[in-house]
Amino acid sequence: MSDIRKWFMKAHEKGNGSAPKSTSSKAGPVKNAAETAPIKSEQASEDLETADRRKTSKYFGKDKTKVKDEKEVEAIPAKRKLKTESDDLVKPRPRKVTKVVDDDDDDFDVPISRKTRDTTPSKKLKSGSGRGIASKTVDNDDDDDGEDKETPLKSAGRGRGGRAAPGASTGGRGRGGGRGGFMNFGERKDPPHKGEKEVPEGTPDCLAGLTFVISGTLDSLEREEAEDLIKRHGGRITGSVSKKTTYLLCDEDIGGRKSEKAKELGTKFLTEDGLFDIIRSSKPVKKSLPERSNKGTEKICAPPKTSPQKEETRGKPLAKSSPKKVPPAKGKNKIIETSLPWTEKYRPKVPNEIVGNQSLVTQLHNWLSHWHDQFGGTGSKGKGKKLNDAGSKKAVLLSGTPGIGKTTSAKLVSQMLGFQAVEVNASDSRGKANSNIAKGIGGSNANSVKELVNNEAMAANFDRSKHPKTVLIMDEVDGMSAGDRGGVADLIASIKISKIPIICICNDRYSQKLKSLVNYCLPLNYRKPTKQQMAKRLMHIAKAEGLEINEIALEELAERVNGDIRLAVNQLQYMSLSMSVIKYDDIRQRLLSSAKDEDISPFTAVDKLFGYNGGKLRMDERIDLSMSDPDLVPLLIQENYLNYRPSGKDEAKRMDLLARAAESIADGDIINVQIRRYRQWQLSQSCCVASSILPASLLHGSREVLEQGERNFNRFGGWLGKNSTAGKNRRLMEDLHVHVLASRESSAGRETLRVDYLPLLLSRLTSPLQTLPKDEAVSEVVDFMNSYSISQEDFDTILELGKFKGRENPMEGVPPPVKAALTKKYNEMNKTRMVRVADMVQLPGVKKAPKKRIAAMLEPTVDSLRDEDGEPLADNEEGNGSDAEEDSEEATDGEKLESNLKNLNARGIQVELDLKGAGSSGSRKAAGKGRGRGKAADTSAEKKATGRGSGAKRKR
Ligand SMILES: Nc1ncnc2c1ncn2[C@@H]1O[C@H](COP(=O)(O)OP(=O)(O)OP(=O)(O)O)[C@@H](O)[C@H]1O
Repeated sequence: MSDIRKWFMKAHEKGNGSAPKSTSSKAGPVKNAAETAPIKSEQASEDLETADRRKTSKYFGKDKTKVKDEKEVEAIPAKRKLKTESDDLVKPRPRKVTKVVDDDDDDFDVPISRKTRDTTPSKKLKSGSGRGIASKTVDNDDDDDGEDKETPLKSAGRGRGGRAAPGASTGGRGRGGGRGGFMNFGERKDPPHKGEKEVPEGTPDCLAGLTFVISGTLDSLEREEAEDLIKRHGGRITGSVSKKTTYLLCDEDIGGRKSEKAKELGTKFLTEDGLFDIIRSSKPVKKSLPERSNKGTEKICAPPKTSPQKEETRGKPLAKSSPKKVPPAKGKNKIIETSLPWTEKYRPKVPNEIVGNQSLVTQLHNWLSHWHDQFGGTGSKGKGKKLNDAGSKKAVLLSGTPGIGKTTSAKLVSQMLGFQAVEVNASDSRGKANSNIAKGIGGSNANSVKELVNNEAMAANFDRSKHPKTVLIMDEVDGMSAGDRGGVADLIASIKISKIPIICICNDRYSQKLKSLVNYCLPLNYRKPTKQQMAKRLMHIAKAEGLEINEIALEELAERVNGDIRLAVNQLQYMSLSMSVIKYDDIRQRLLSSAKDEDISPFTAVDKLFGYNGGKLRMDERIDLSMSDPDLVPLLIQENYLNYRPSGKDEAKRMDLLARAAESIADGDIINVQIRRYRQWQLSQSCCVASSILPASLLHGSREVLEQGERNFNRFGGWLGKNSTAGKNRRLMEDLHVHVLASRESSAGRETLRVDYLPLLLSRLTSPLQTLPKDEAVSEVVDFMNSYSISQEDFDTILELGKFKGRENPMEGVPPPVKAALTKKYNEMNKTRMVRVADMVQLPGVKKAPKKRIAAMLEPTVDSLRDEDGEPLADNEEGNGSDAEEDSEEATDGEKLESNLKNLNARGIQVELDLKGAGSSGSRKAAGKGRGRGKAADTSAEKKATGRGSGAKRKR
């Protein structure tokens, strides 16, 4: 094992990994050893921390033995800096000989380098999620890193592809370390002499034409720093060694795949010092290149370079402009063009100028050129049928990410083929057409579209020599939403009848909204162009504008805009306003700061807050993170804080911190209630401090699993699910309560019912089924259900609410035939059951019976309501079979109830009181009368309430 590797092993033992030290034979380490000797005594606690962390990480598990051996090794506690800035590279970084600071202390610390701050995005720190503005995605070495086991977290985020950008002082877990991300993430060592060497500055293009592959850990530069340095000097970085590779940059031969391949191909090895020498040997450019601050103005005042033809192109429909190539405007003739956005100015004029997706452009061209042959003037062939033959689709669907030339190619192809393009986009209302459209009523845009596609004048048999053919371009069809109701369906209908070709454009062809549309279209899926392709186009624009910029810088731009050519061109134009020479660093700077406002997911926010470097975040960054989703972040924090083990804290201290965190979360809850209930939104920040920031700052560190088999990722807030279950259970309980009250067997409150009655009800409902013979059991249970007005749903509710972890399901051993018999018997008695009084009562003007009130109404006010004589009650729930006497008695009360109910709106809750006062218990019959059938009976209601009466199946 090389000295450097040994050094790394030891450095890692130091704990948080932020303090590399060396005992290597190199000059630096010797000095370090002397300097750091006093720190030795602090090794123990740091080791403890390391051990803790190792325990929780499967990736560190193997090195346990080495840990012990190397404990005595001292380390330079160079506090891990946030990622490098370009400026930092030029200055030698003073080595810090400070001990790793206790996490409590570094909470809320202002980072040492304020420069970093400027470029550290607070949101969506390029964590390699693959979205938004891309972070550095240079393919890092993976193979070699397999051996680098020591360095703790290096970059953040769970995203695949791309490491965290420099400046991202993040501590998330997950995959973020380039191609081999997941496994290697966070495992690369810190450079042994990090920041100890002066980083040279050479001529901007001194490495032009050289291709580098970086392997392993360099001596003083982080991987990102080295990449930046090379790119800044015009060199190219690739991820794997090939014949084109000029140098394999490495300071140690750890025998990975890259070095093997390099040896095989005879690629030269270059050390970091060697690289520095090459850069130094180029003559540094002393003179500072002129800034373009005034030039921008100059440029605007500059003489025009637009050709008259160009101007025409801008003002008139594309179909009329000549498809022939217009040479890029140069020099003096451009008054008008200078005021044009470059995206318009350099909009491709011929298909060859479209970057990437050439085959799709050809396909589009073919489709459009054959459209009239295929569908003639009638638009009848195919008629939108789902034909397999691509050519027989009447419409085409161009899909792809924004700014990659979909609209451009649609317009260009139409223009080339002499079509007049009519463009309708999201800013136009594209809802369903007026049904009167058949009569040619125009007006709304949708109608115009219908008219357009339907117009006989567009037909092919029309003399087209005198009239241009038309193509309809429907842009952003996936953006058809609330305002465009029925838009997609109408678009499909239009396609079916269309006599002109339709080009639909969308970003996401898999959008749910477009599910049916894709069946009627020829799908052409645009891909992002490669960075080299983009750089070439951008170079063309830069040259035409007299900008000085090298290809590597443009590739960086292309990479960071994530394939969006429009964004790249806009960025270029923006930068050109202030500078005439654009360097690699300018692009980095520009795009890092513009990436600040990207969205961040609550998971990423919580990862960052809880991460190792969570303590180093500035307060505003923490607020940004926790306010990124003020509802979900606190929930995630609450759900996961128990899983975190703060660095270097023993169990007692950890418990103490957990208690403080729990208290803080509870405080956050109280504040949250104030906010929601009394709309005290000014408390939002206090809430986010109490519920997110404080707990996270107390406990940030490594995450560990609490239960076996649990995944070591932050869980989603369980509160949401539990709250919803609690709500559902409350509703079910309320139903049960109402029914039990209706039975008059109990007048217990809901709480009592839940706590005291529920276990008994459960036992009465299930144990006979387990113990008694089938018929006996079934009739006993059904009788019991009837006496308490328990419905089948209530039965389920009782079972559900009686469930507890570890308790057996009481229906477990009940044979299916018994269950079937129970259902059958219950249903048989359904017709004669009086149960659902509460559900039956439909109060006028109220959609659903207010059960609470009805429950109150049903509470027995008179004890003598029971039907003592056991006289059989009317079988028929409609009361058809009731005797006349009863009916006549009921009539009075029924009329009263009816009038009461009629006046409900006016009197509201009064009704309930009246009903109660009248002694009406709201039987089914009474309710029926109440609804205007002219029959209601207190007596019958009362009788039925004994549980032997009729009832109706519950209506839900
Ligand atoms: N492939 C490309 N080649 C050359 N220039 C391009 C390309 N794609 C985009 N551009 C530039 O970006 C501008 C906008 O492109 P365009 O409107 O075609 O993008 P789009 O893919 O349709 O985006 P959106 O989905 O947002 O409509 C063009 O005017 C052009 O200057």
